[in-house]
Amino acid sequence: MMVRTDNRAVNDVRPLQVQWRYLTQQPASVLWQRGITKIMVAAYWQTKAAGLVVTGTGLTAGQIDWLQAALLPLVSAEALTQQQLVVTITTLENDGGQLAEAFNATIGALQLLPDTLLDQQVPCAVSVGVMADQTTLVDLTLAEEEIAISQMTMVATAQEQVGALTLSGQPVDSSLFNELILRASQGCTRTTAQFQASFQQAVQPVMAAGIPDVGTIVIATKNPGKAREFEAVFAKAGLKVKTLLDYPELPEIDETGQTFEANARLKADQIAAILKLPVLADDSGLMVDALDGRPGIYSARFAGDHNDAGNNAKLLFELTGVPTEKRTATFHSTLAFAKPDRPNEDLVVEGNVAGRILGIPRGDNGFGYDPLFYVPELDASMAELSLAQKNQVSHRARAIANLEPVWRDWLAD
Ligand SMILES: O=c1nc[nH]c2c1ncn2[C@H]1C[C@H](O)[C@@H](COP(=O)(O)OP(=O)(O)OP(=O)(O)O)O1
Ligand SMILES: [Mg+2]
Repeated sequence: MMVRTDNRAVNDVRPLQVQWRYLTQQPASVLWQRGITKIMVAAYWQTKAAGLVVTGTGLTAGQIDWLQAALLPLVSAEALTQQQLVVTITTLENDGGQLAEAFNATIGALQLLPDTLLDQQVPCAVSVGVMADQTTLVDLTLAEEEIAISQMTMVATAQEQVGALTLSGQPVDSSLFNELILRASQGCTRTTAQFQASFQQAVQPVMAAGIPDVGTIVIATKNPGKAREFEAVFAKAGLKVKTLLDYPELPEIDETGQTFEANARLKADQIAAILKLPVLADDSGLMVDALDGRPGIYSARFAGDHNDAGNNAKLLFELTGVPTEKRTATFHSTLAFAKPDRPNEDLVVEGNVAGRILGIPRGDNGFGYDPLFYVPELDASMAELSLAQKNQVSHRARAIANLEPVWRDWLAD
C-alpha cells in the first residue's frame, strides 16, 4: 500500500475551511481552502447582458470551459436569458485538486446568491487518481498529481449521480474506472458533509430568516450625506450599511418616476434585482410653498446638474424678495425597501419635517439644502445640527422611525 505525501488514507479527503462572504463588497464570495489549496470565488448577477460567464486566474482555458459546462445545468436557464451570472475564480495557492475545488468554491459562492442554484441538493466535485502501483487515491496533493498515471475530476450530486467528469493521463480499464468512480463518490459524500457543516454553522441561520446578511443593509444611494445618516441610525441597531459607493460597477439608475415613491421604488427594485439582496432606497427633496411645491422630486436636478451649491443659489434667487413668513417649506423622504425579484411588494414609508428657507446659508454640517433649511423648534438650520441632532428631527429620520418597527418582519415574510 502506498504512503501518501501527507500520510492520509487512500480514501481520505483533506480538511476543508471556508470563509463565507470573504470579500466585503461582494456578498456572494468565498475563500475556499482544501488543505493548502486556496481558491477565491465571487459571483454576481448583472442586467447588462445574459448567460453565464466564468473567468478565472490560474486555470487553463480548458478548465474554464469545463467549469462553465458543469455549472450551466445547475442554474435556471430562464434566469440566464434575462440576466448574466458572472463567476470569477482566483487560485491563490494550488496544492492539488484545483479544478475540483474551483467548482466547489463556485457552488459555495452561488449558495450565497438567493434563487440561483436550481437544485437544493448541492453537487460537489472531487479529484481522484491512479498511481503507478494501481492504487487509487482521492483528493490528490500536487505532489501526488505529478506522479499519478491517470487523473479524473468528477462532479457528483448528493443522489450519487455523476455529473461532469474529466479524465487525463493513461487510459484506465473498466474495473479501475469503476474503482475511481467509487472513490470519487465517497470523496464527494465526505466533501458534501464538510461543506454543509460549514454552511449550516456560518450561513444557514441567517438565510433561513429570509435575510441574506442581517449584519448589513444595502442602501441604493450614491449620496454620502444620506449614507452617513443611515449609518448612524442603523449602527444603533447593530447593522452595517453599504451603499452604491461600495459597488462601483453597478449601473446608474435613472430617476424617471413622477413621485418620490416611484423613484424610491425604481432605485430599490433595480439594485435588489442585480445584487439579489434586500435593498433600501431613499428619494427625497424639498418642497417650497412659495414655489408651489418646487423643486420637489426635481430637488437634485433643480439647477440642472446634481450640484448642491448651484441648487442652493437657484433657490435663493427664486425666493428673492419673498418675506420670511412666506418662505415655509417641507423636507420629504420616501423610503422603499425591496426584496429581490418581488418588485411589487416593496415596503414603503415616508417622513416630513416643516421649516423655512433662510435668506443666507447657515452652518456647514449635513448636505444639500441643509444650510438653507431652518427648523423653528430648534432655532437652527439643518446644517447647524450635529449628525445626531439631525437624526432626531429630519424627514429621513422620521421615515426610518416608521420603518423600524416593521422591516424585520416584512423581510422575513
Ligand atoms: O436631508 C437633506 N438635507 C439636505 N438636502 C436634502 C436632504 N434630503 C434630500 N435633500 C436634497 C438633496 C438632493 O438635491 C435631493 C434628493 O435627491 P435624491 O435623488 O433623493 O438623492 P440623491 O440624488 O442626492 O442621491 P441618490 O438618488 O443616489 O440617493 O434633495
Ligand atoms: Mg438621485
